[in-house]
Amino acid sequence: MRLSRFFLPILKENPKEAEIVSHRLMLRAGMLRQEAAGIYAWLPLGHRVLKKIEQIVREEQNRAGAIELLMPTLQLADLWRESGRYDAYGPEMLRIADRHKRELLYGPTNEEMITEIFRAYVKSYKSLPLNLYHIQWKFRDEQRPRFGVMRGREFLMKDAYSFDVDEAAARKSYNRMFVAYLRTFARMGLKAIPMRAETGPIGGDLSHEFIVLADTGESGVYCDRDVLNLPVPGEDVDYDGDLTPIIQQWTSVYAATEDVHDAARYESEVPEANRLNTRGIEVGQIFYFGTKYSDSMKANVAGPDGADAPIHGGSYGVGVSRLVGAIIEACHDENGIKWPEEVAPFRVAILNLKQGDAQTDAACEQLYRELAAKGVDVLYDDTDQRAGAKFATADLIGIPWQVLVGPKGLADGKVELKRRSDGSRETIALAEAVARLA
Ligand SMILES: Nc1ncnc2c1ncn2[C@@H]1O[C@H](COS(=O)(=O)NC(=O)[C@@H](N)CS)[C@@H](O)[C@H]1O
Repeated sequence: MRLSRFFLPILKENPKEAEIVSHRLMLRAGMLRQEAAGIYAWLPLGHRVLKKIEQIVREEQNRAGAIELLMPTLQLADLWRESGRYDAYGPEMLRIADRHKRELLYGPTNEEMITEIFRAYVKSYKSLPLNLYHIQWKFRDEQRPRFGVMRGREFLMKDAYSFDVDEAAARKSYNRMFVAYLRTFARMGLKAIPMRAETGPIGGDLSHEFIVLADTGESGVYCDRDVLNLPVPGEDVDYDGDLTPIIQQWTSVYAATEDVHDAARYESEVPEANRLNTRGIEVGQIFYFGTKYSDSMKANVAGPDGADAPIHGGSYGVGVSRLVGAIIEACHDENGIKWPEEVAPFRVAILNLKQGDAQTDAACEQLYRELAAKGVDVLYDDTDQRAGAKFATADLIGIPWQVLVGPKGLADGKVELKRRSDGSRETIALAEAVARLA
């Protein structure tokens, strides 16, 4: 992409309404624009990151055997009356009447709808286990939307739903999602710690939140530092095998959110030097809720003995749009964002330090063409800004690799390669640059 033809409305000043760094940087880097409280337009740069995060989530759900579909954002109120959650859900639910005065709602989650779809088609335990997921916008009329995408009212969520014949099988589905979440967040360059959590309006008695440590997080957390160094399962993990050793390993080290924190256990189990009491951002939460929805909505299957019985369910959410903010909270410095390569909007930024100089322009064009031809996501700053402004823009928007092309270097056939994550610089031959970055 040529920056002169892109749409990147960088802000010079820090917007006053932004209270945390990720919100500030998303606005300044031209990634996001608020259209109403808690409701955002994803501008091109932010949209590219959102889609990369979404794709990692999708790949790891698929690897774990979940099957993607897409449910609507609008749902019938009567569906929620069946489960008894229509009234219970409270003011967070956005209720809508259509032209025929029919009562609808903008879905905050989809347990009822996925259960309705399931019960319409699945009648036998032989069709189980089944895990269906989608990546869809949700609406929760939060009392106080704040911190930008961290706590929005309209937000993007991956929500998966598992169906099993009994609790033992349902726990295996739960474990598959637990492992998929460990892999998902690690691939984004995050350390997300699974912590026992309250189940809240979703229900059930088993839940883990996946928390990214960050001072601005809304959740208070207590954990043993050792949990930060546990190994993340590889892409060859056997999802059909016994995952309990992995679950054991990750749940035997103390880690709990403040609402389920057990101070006595913490003090007795965690050596003083290992105690970490900080704040974190909840980027995902998984629940086992048994027959909570299948009972009320009569989602039964014929078991091995032929008798009909309600399925055992679980639901598994990832805050896809929240992750954009969470990654910035974890990966930034005083100059701006430092995107992990896997989610960066572009992998390489070519900075032409003397726009209009024939030799420099030619070298940049050649580099741009060759990198693009190799499928590298490259942003070529071909604007007529001064070099200093180009450095500032590339640092602000957080592109992992910067190639600085100027007449002095070119005189020796060289360009400078700068790594955004640690600021390290290296002078390399122009001819070598493509090989290094492709
Ligand atoms: N207001 C919000 N803004 C941005 N992300 C949110 C918001 N509320 C929740 N999330 C994200 O969505 C994830 C899942 O939400 S949840 O309520 O925990 N779980 C569910 O809704 C279940 N139905 C999982 S399928 C959370 O872990 C969080 O990362």
